[in-house]
Amino acid sequence: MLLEGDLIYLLDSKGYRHWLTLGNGMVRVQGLGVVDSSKIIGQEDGYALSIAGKTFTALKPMIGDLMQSLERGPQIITPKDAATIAFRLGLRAGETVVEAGVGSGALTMALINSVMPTGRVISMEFREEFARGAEKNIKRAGLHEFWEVKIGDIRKDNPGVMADAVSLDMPDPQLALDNIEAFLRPGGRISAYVPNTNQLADVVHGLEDRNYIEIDALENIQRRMEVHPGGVRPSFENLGHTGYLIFARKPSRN
Ligand SMILES: C[S@@+](CC[C@H](N)C(=O)[O-])C[C@H]1O[C@@H](n2cnc3c(N)ncnc32)[C@H](O)[C@@H]1O
Repeated sequence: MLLEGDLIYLLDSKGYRHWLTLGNGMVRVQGLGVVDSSKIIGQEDGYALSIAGKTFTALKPMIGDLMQSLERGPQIITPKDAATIAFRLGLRAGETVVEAGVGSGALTMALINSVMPTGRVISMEFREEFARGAEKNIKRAGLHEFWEVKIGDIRKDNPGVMADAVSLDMPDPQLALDNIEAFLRPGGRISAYVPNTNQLADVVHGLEDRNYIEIDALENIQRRMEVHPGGVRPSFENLGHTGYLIFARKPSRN
Protein backbone atom coordinates (compact mmCIF):
# COMPACT_ATOMS: atom_id res chain seq x y z
CA MET A 1 0.00 0.00 0.00
CA LEU A 2 1.30 3.47 -0.92
CA LEU A 3 1.00 5.80 2.08
CA GLU A 4 1.26 9.51 2.74
CA GLY A 5 4.91 10.34 3.45
CA ASP A 6 6.27 7.48 1.29
CA LEU A 7 9.10 8.30 -1.12
CA ILE A 8 8.12 6.69 -4.44
CA TYR A 9 8.88 7.03 -8.14
CA LEU A 10 6.63 7.21 -11.19
CA LEU A 11 8.05 5.04 -13.96
CA ASP A 12 7.26 6.24 -17.49
CA SER A 13 7.04 4.13 -20.66
CA LYS A 14 10.69 4.94 -21.56
CA GLY A 15 11.98 3.68 -18.19
CA TYR A 16 12.59 7.17 -16.66
CA ARG A 17 11.91 7.58 -12.96
CA HIS A 18 10.20 10.68 -11.54
CA TRP A 19 10.64 10.83 -7.76
CA LEU A 20 8.16 12.27 -5.28
CA THR A 21 7.17 12.10 -1.64
CA LEU A 22 3.44 11.42 -1.33
CA GLY A 23 1.96 14.47 0.35
CA ASN A 24 -1.41 15.91 1.06
CA GLY A 25 -2.75 16.97 -2.38
CA MET A 26 -0.75 18.49 -5.23
CA VAL A 27 3.01 17.77 -5.32
CA ARG A 28 5.58 19.22 -7.73
CA VAL A 29 7.45 16.46 -9.59
CA GLN A 30 10.56 17.16 -11.65
CA GLY A 31 9.82 16.62 -15.35
CA LEU A 32 6.07 16.23 -14.81
CA GLY A 33 4.88 19.48 -13.24
CA VAL A 34 2.23 19.18 -10.53
CA VAL A 35 0.78 15.76 -9.66
CA ASP A 36 -2.27 15.08 -7.46
CA SER A 37 -0.74 12.66 -4.97
CA SER A 38 -4.08 12.01 -3.23
CA LYS A 39 -4.92 9.80 -6.26
CA ILE A 40 -1.90 7.58 -5.47
CA ILE A 41 -2.21 7.40 -1.66
CA GLY A 42 -4.03 4.21 -0.64
CA GLN A 43 -3.28 2.41 -3.93
CA GLU A 44 -1.20 -0.76 -4.26
CA ASP A 45 2.53 -0.70 -5.03
CA GLY A 46 2.73 -0.94 -8.85
CA TYR A 47 -0.42 1.15 -9.39
CA ALA A 48 -0.82 2.38 -13.01
CA LEU A 49 -2.08 5.93 -13.53
CA SER A 50 -2.45 8.44 -16.30
CA ILE A 51 -0.92 11.93 -16.14
CA ALA A 52 -1.51 14.32 -19.06
CA GLY A 53 -2.46 11.37 -21.28
CA LYS A 54 0.67 9.32 -20.50
CA THR A 55 0.81 6.12 -18.44
CA PHE A 56 3.01 5.84 -15.35
CA THR A 57 3.53 3.13 -12.74
CA ALA A 58 3.84 4.20 -9.10
CA LEU A 59 6.51 2.12 -7.33
CA LYS A 60 8.11 1.96 -3.88
CA PRO A 61 11.90 1.98 -4.35
CA MET A 62 14.11 -0.93 -3.34
CA ILE A 63 17.37 -0.25 -1.52
CA GLY A 64 19.41 -0.25 -4.78
CA ASP A 65 17.04 2.36 -6.26
CA LEU A 66 17.49 4.57 -3.20
CA MET A 67 21.28 4.24 -3.42
CA GLN A 68 21.34 5.25 -7.06
CA SER A 69 18.94 8.18 -6.71
CA LEU A 70 20.75 9.95 -3.87
CA GLU A 71 22.46 13.31 -4.14
CA ARG A 72 26.10 12.56 -4.87
CA GLY A 73 29.10 14.00 -3.14
CA PRO A 74 32.01 11.54 -3.01
CA GLN A 75 31.97 8.60 -5.45
CA ILE A 76 29.36 6.07 -4.36
CA ILE A 77 29.68 2.32 -4.20
CA THR A 78 27.60 0.38 -6.76
CA PRO A 79 24.66 -1.79 -5.66
CA LYS A 80 26.50 -4.93 -6.93
CA ASP A 81 29.46 -4.25 -4.62
CA ALA A 82 27.26 -3.10 -1.70
CA ALA A 83 25.17 -6.28 -1.99
CA THR A 84 28.30 -8.44 -1.94
CA ILE A 85 29.66 -6.54 1.08
CA ALA A 86 26.42 -6.90 3.07
CA PHE A 87 26.10 -10.60 2.20
CA ARG A 88 29.75 -11.52 2.74
CA LEU A 89 29.80 -9.66 6.07
CA GLY A 90 26.93 -11.99 6.99
CA LEU A 91 24.85 -9.09 8.32
CA ARG A 92 21.55 -9.82 10.00
CA ALA A 93 18.87 -7.88 11.88
CA GLY A 94 20.04 -6.73 15.30
CA GLU A 95 23.75 -6.41 14.50
CA THR A 96 25.94 -3.37 15.00
CA VAL A 97 28.09 -2.23 12.07
CA VAL A 98 30.78 0.43 12.11
CA GLU A 99 31.74 1.89 8.74
CA ALA A 100 34.17 4.52 7.43
CA GLY A 101 33.85 6.86 5.70
CA VAL A 102 30.25 7.67 5.00
CA GLY A 103 30.87 9.55 1.71
CA SER A 104 27.46 10.08 0.10
CA GLY A 105 25.85 7.38 2.28
CA ALA A 106 25.15 4.83 -0.48
CA LEU A 107 26.88 1.84 1.13
CA THR A 108 25.49 3.00 4.47
CA MET A 109 21.95 2.45 3.13
CA ALA A 110 22.72 -1.14 2.13
CA LEU A 111 24.29 -1.80 5.55
CA ILE A 112 21.31 -0.29 7.40
CA ASN A 113 18.92 -2.31 5.23
CA SER A 114 20.67 -5.50 6.38
CA VAL A 115 20.58 -4.87 10.14
CA MET A 116 17.32 -2.92 10.66
CA PRO A 117 14.94 -2.68 12.46
CA THR A 118 16.76 -3.86 15.60
CA GLY A 119 20.37 -3.24 14.57
CA ARG A 120 22.24 -0.05 13.69
CA VAL A 121 25.04 1.41 11.66
CA ILE A 122 27.56 3.88 13.05
CA SER A 123 29.41 5.78 10.35
CA MET A 124 32.71 7.45 11.11
CA GLU A 125 33.54 10.30 8.74
CA PHE A 126 36.25 12.92 9.10
CA ARG A 127 34.69 15.52 6.79
CA GLU A 128 31.72 17.31 8.35
CA GLU A 129 30.28 18.38 4.97
CA PHE A 130 30.16 14.77 3.74
CA ALA A 131 28.51 13.66 6.99
CA ARG A 132 25.79 16.32 6.52
CA GLY A 133 25.25 15.38 2.84
CA ALA A 134 24.93 11.70 3.74
CA GLU A 135 22.53 12.58 6.56
CA LYS A 136 20.23 14.29 4.02
CA ASN A 137 20.33 11.24 1.76
CA ILE A 138 19.71 8.76 4.58
CA LYS A 139 16.80 10.84 5.93
CA ARG A 140 15.26 11.06 2.45
CA ALA A 141 15.40 7.25 2.30
CA GLY A 142 13.67 7.04 5.72
CA LEU A 143 16.57 5.06 7.24
CA HIS A 144 17.91 7.58 9.79
CA GLU A 145 16.35 5.86 12.84
CA PHE A 146 18.86 3.04 12.53
CA TRP A 147 21.93 5.19 11.95
CA GLU A 148 24.35 7.50 13.68
CA VAL A 149 27.26 9.47 12.26
CA LYS A 150 30.35 10.40 14.28
CA ILE A 151 32.84 12.95 13.08
CA GLY A 152 36.23 11.33 13.48
CA ASP A 153 39.14 9.46 11.95
CA ILE A 154 38.75 5.68 12.05
CA ARG A 155 42.55 5.37 12.10
CA LYS A 156 42.59 6.74 15.66
CA ASP A 157 39.09 7.43 17.05
CA ASN A 158 36.79 4.99 18.84
CA PRO A 159 33.08 4.91 17.87
CA GLY A 160 32.12 3.89 21.43
CA VAL A 161 30.36 0.61 20.51
CA MET A 162 31.39 -3.03 20.11
CA ALA A 163 30.85 -3.94 16.45
CA ASP A 164 29.82 -7.25 14.91
CA ALA A 165 31.23 -6.02 11.59
CA VAL A 166 33.38 -3.19 10.26
CA SER A 167 33.12 -1.94 6.67
CA LEU A 168 35.84 0.30 5.24
CA ASP A 169 35.56 2.39 2.06
CA MET A 170 38.52 4.77 2.33
CA PRO A 171 41.92 5.16 0.62
CA ASP A 172 44.10 3.56 3.34
CA PRO A 173 42.08 0.92 5.23
CA GLN A 174 45.23 -0.89 6.38
CA LEU A 175 46.08 2.14 8.55
CA ALA A 176 42.82 1.66 10.51
CA LEU A 177 43.47 -1.98 11.46
CA ASP A 178 45.32 -1.30 14.74
CA ASN A 179 42.57 1.05 15.96
CA ILE A 180 39.77 -1.37 14.95
CA GLU A 181 41.20 -3.99 17.36
CA ALA A 182 39.52 -2.11 20.23
CA PHE A 183 35.95 -2.21 18.88
CA LEU A 184 35.54 -5.23 16.56
CA ARG A 185 34.37 -8.20 18.61
CA PRO A 186 36.13 -11.58 18.44
CA GLY A 187 34.69 -13.53 15.51
CA GLY A 188 33.61 -10.21 13.98
CA ARG A 189 33.84 -9.60 10.26
CA ILE A 190 35.66 -6.90 8.32
CA SER A 191 35.43 -5.71 4.74
CA ALA A 192 37.47 -3.22 2.75
CA TYR A 193 36.71 -1.73 -0.67
CA VAL A 194 39.62 -0.28 -2.67
CA PRO A 195 40.02 0.65 -6.35
CA ASN A 196 43.66 -0.46 -6.89
CA THR A 197 45.58 -3.73 -6.59
CA ASN A 198 48.42 -2.15 -4.56
CA GLN A 199 45.82 -1.08 -1.96
CA LEU A 200 44.35 -4.60 -2.01
CA ALA A 201 47.81 -6.05 -1.25
CA ASP A 202 48.36 -3.53 1.59
CA VAL A 203 45.04 -4.54 3.21
CA VAL A 204 45.63 -8.30 2.82
CA HIS A 205 49.17 -8.01 4.30
CA GLY A 206 47.80 -5.85 7.13
CA LEU A 207 45.18 -8.49 7.94
CA GLU A 208 47.75 -11.31 7.76
CA ASP A 209 50.14 -9.42 10.07
CA ARG A 210 47.33 -9.21 12.65
CA ASN A 211 46.41 -12.90 12.29
CA TYR A 212 42.98 -12.31 10.78
CA ILE A 213 41.46 -15.53 9.44
CA GLU A 214 39.42 -16.49 6.35
CA ILE A 215 40.95 -13.65 4.35
CA ASP A 216 39.43 -13.46 0.87
CA ALA A 217 40.01 -10.84 -1.83
CA LEU A 218 37.91 -10.60 -4.98
CA GLU A 219 36.63 -8.51 -7.85
CA ASN A 220 32.90 -8.60 -8.46
CA ILE A 221 32.15 -8.65 -12.20
CA GLN A 222 28.59 -8.33 -13.46
CA ARG A 223 27.51 -8.06 -17.10
CA ARG A 224 24.11 -6.75 -18.14
CA MET A 225 22.63 -8.75 -21.04
CA GLU A 226 20.62 -7.32 -23.94
CA VAL A 227 17.97 -9.31 -25.79
CA HIS A 228 17.53 -8.09 -29.38
CA PRO A 229 15.53 -9.53 -32.29
CA GLY A 230 18.88 -10.56 -33.87
CA GLY A 231 20.44 -12.17 -30.82
CA VAL A 232 21.44 -11.98 -27.17
CA ARG A 233 24.74 -10.41 -26.05
CA PRO A 234 26.35 -8.44 -23.18
CA SER A 235 25.56 -4.70 -23.25
CA PHE A 236 28.20 -2.40 -24.78
CA GLU A 237 27.54 -0.06 -21.86
CA ASN A 238 28.72 -2.42 -19.15
CA LEU A 239 30.62 -0.84 -16.29
CA GLY A 240 34.25 -1.95 -16.33
CA HIS A 241 36.21 -1.94 -13.09
CA THR A 242 34.67 -0.61 -9.88
CA GLY A 243 36.79 -1.85 -6.97
CA TYR A 244 38.30 -4.80 -5.14
CA LEU A 245 36.68 -6.31 -2.07
CA ILE A 246 38.56 -7.86 0.83
CA PHE A 247 36.89 -9.84 3.62
CA ALA A 248 38.23 -11.45 6.81
CA ARG A 249 37.28 -12.52 10.34
CA LYS A 250 38.96 -11.54 13.56
CA PRO A 251 39.95 -14.44 15.83
CA SER A 252 39.80 -14.23 19.61
CA ARG A 253 43.03 -12.68 20.90
CA ASN A 254 43.43 -15.02 23.93
C1 LIG B 1 34.75 6.96 -1.45
S1 LIG B 1 34.05 7.78 -0.12
C2 LIG B 1 32.91 6.58 0.55
C3 LIG B 1 31.68 6.40 -0.32
C4 LIG B 1 30.58 5.69 0.38
N1 LIG B 1 30.92 4.33 0.75
C5 LIG B 1 29.31 5.67 -0.49
O1 LIG B 1 28.94 4.59 -1.00
O2 LIG B 1 28.69 6.73 -0.65
C6 LIG B 1 35.31 7.75 1.11
C7 LIG B 1 34.96 8.57 2.34
O3 LIG B 1 35.84 8.21 3.39
C8 LIG B 1 36.15 9.37 4.15
N2 LIG B 1 37.40 9.02 4.86
C9 LIG B 1 38.61 8.78 4.31
N3 LIG B 1 39.50 8.42 5.27
C10 LIG B 1 38.82 8.43 6.45
C11 LIG B 1 39.18 8.15 7.80
N4 LIG B 1 40.45 7.84 8.12
N5 LIG B 1 38.24 8.24 8.78
C12 LIG B 1 36.97 8.61 8.46
N6 LIG B 1 36.57 8.90 7.19
C13 LIG B 1 37.48 8.80 6.20
C14 LIG B 1 36.23 10.46 3.09
O4 LIG B 1 36.09 11.75 3.65
C15 LIG B 1 35.07 10.07 2.18
O5 LIG B 1 33.87 10.66 2.63
